[in-house]
Amino acid sequence: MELVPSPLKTRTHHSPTLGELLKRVEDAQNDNNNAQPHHVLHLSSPSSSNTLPPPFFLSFTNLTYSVKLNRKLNCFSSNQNSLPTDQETETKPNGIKILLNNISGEARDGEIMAVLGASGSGKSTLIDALADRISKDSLKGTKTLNGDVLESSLQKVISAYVMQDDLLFPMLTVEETLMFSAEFRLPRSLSKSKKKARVQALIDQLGLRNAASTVIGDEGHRGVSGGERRRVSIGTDIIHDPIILFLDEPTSGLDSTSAYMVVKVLQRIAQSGSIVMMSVHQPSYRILGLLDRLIFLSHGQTVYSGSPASLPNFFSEFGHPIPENENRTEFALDLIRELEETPGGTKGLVEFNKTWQLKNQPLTVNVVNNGPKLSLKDAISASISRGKLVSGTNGGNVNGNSTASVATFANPFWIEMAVIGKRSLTNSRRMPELFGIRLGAVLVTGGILATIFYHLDDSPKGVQERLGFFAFAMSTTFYTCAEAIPVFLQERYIFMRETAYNAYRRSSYVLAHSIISLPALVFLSFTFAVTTFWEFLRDVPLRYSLPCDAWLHRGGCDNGLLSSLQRILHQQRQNSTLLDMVPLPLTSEVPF
Ligand SMILES: Nc1ncnc2c1ncn2[C@@H]1O[C@H](COP(=O)(O)OP(=O)(O)OP(=O)(O)O)[C@@H](O)[C@H]1O
Repeated sequence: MELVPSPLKTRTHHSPTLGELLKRVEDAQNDNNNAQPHHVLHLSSPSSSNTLPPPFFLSFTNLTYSVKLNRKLNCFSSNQNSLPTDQETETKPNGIKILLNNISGEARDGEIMAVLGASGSGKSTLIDALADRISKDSLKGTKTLNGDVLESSLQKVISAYVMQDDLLFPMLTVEETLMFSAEFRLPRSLSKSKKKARVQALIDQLGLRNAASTVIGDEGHRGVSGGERRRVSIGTDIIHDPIILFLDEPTSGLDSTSAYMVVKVLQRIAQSGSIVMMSVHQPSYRILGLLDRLIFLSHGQTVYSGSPASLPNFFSEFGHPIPENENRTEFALDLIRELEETPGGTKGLVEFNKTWQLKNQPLTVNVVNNGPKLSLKDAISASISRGKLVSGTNGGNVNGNSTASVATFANPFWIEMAVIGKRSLTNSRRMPELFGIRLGAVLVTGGILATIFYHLDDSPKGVQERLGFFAFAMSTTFYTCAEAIPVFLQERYIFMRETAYNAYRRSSYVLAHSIISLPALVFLSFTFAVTTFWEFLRDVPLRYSLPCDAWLHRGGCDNGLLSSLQRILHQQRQNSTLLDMVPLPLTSEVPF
């Protein structure tokens, strides 16, 4: 059975949809399932494969992103009559601030592209724009993969985004963390043993074998080192082996050795057939040796785009040769910063880069021509057949178009909730002190509430007080979880654009917060709600005695109940404050 579809063969027939290709590959994998171990086992050793990875070529042209500044917010911070300073020249008089200005570039699989620049130059914004984390309405320009426009839905499936901060559960081990990620992101159809195999392969790929059984840790618990933690974080996002990987400053906060190891891991991921794009502050000399393409930004504009090897040539042609034995990137960043402080800013360098790019254009054209020979669909299907994109093969409408036919999420909602719920419980179980503190806080709150609402009677006032308690308890529950609500809302917003996992990973913190306090308060609230409702029901005949009387006279209840209700009605009318609150029918309407 032919596992990898021949591109030549595919081209001579009608052009299949991506769904058909994925289905074909899935069928081939199913047929071969018994004959050979699942492809995920081979991911850690791409070199062992005889076939070369299918080439991917990501190109972005004239990416421009601007935001409208809120003048009301700025009225205290700046003098509106003052002219913009050199650092603010990207802000137009109409309040539009250009964060990315006509950025173009290209990246291909097997390579790492790094975005460099001073703080505030737009590195994270560019990574976000490429990772489809920016509103399409405000982002101009095109992004193509192997010549096809990269649709959001397809990008969600074939890419991953690693955030700058590590959101990991402190009391889970490295292996458990990756296993939960596998259960969340890999399809249900993949057996547990294959998920475990994928996790083991990933642990080797990330160089985490020695730390596999160590807990992640936090301020109160010793755990893995900072570099290992960052690698675990990357691992949770690449469990499905994406084709494109975006990382926002993966080396920030790490010492040079740990940073080097992280980038080394990224190089290994790239060599397994992925495009890796990351932002980085000041890479060391050794890290520079691992990078293949660089983009230097200054105030949202490209000041250099090319390989690290071309840097000396570029700057010597610009008239600022890089001294020998000097770190090239450090020199370039220092020079850019110096230029930014001059009256003309980096305009000269931006213009020089444009002419330099045109001069070197033939080189780029050659790269494109000698590069990908496969169409996007062929390249993706061949990539999947080699073990990439583990979750991308799950389901899909084979008759649909290329983007609609790819399953967006690996698992249904309830499985995702079950996985993150189990993970939160495992983590909480291992932190009894935290559990105790939260439970204690709930009990103390309950105790205080109990003293306020102790001994409620059955009068209408009592009913009202119960309702008051209900409102109070619900708002207490709300404020207990309010701390995590901004993150939750933000993630719900991003959820539309980024992979589901990141969203859930954050929102699972809400769950973790709520999981202890919610049940207790909800139980309390529910109990009081039921009793209050019961009291309310008991008062209904008194409040609405007219329809009740009619109902009683129609024979809606037996005589025993009728007479007892009538007695209650009568007594209430004699001495109850209800008379003040609810207009009741005249006494003559009561049949005694
Ligand atoms: N919504 C926004 N409105 C106005 N300005 C913004 C907005 N978002 C980002 N910026 C500005 O855009 C610029 C680029 O931000 P970005 O986060 O991309 O910088 P960066 O190069 O990644 O910086 P750092 O290395 O410090 O993370 C900054 O000056 C920032 O203040």
